[in-house]
Amino acid sequence: MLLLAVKGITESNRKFLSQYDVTVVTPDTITAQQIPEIVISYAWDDAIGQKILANPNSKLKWIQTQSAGVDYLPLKKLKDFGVVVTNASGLKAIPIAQTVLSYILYFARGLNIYASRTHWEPYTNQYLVTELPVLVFGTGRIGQQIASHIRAFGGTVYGVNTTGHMVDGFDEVYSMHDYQKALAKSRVVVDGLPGTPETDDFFNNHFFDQVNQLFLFINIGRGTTLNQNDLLAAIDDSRVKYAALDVTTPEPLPKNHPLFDRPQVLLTQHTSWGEYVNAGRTGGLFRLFEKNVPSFVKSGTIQYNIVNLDKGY
Ligand SMILES: NC(=O)c1ccc[n+]([C@@H]2O[C@H](COP(=O)([O-])OP(=O)(O)OC[C@H]3O[C@@H](n4cnc5c(N)ncnc54)[C@H](O)[C@@H]3O)[C@@H](O)[C@H]2O)c1
Ligand SMILES: O=C(O)[C@H](O)COP(=O)(O)O
Repeated sequence: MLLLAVKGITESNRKFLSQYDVTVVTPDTITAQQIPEIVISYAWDDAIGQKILANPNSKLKWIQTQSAGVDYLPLKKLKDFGVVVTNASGLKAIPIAQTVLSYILYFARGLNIYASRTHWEPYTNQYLVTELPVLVFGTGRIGQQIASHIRAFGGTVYGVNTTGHMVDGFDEVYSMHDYQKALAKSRVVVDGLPGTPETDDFFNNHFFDQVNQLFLFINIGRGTTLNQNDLLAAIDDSRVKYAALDVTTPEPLPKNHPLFDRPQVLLTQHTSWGEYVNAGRTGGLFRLFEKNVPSFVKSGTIQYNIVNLDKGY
């Protein structure tokens, strides 16, 4: 069986795959004859992917994405083709949660003020994490890690998901229809939502009109979920004090974008996932992928990290 390795595969990964009679081709070595023979795509290359999906004899059965978000894939087409997609959800949840905690501490402890100070002027308008209840939209792998990091500092953390079902590690969980109850008692909002038609533009003027001096708005989910102009307006009239955005629209942001001009905004340029040992976006991905290989090769079944192609996450 043929696997297209869009992202790096090591010699030991190849050895592992060869035990299961899986042969690896890469985008630079793949031939036209091999395109319909690809059964597994390890990460996604849009140009080759479109050729695979345009071929009526395609054997493609499984895509392992390099990312947790799958918003860039042709989900409907993949569903029609009967392709299973597994994502990288969970892979970078700990580094992202540490970044979120860093954003909170950076602003809460007043480090943002000192970062640009060039004279001696002590700043004491500081907060403890326990004084800033956090509301996390998205109670999945990332949301849960964020909750555990906030709890480790003794803080309070509320969650929001589609139905309001309780998730371990949160103090309370609300649905998208009654999140206002939690918003009223929160000082920090974390957007950890996937990019789907339902979440598109969710954090807009209607949302920011419901907050009064929100201490910090964080987006580590997807840029599409936030109306950036509405956030800028909310910062300018003090409905929101600070913002930390890892994801934006577009990426990269153009040089003169107004988000770069606001001292209240910290932009981390889609790097919240970084870590040293498993460096790079796909660092550690194979370990997640390989868990599904034996059952897939044996019986075509996949157990872990399956994406719901209708829901988009
Ligand atoms: N900044 C980054 O580098 C980075 C890295 C990884 C993931 N992400 C983004 O974060 C998202 C979440 O990742 P995860 O691993 O926690 O995913 P996950 O699938 O484990 O969790 C998704 C959560 O979102 C909730 N959700 C989905 N649609 C919703 C809706 N319409 N209303 C309310 N809640 C909804 C689900 O209930 C679930 O709790 C990814 O889809 C991706 O877009 C960003
Ligand atoms: O969803 C993710 O895992 C990260 O946002 C990285 O996604 P990308 O590799 O598609 O940018």
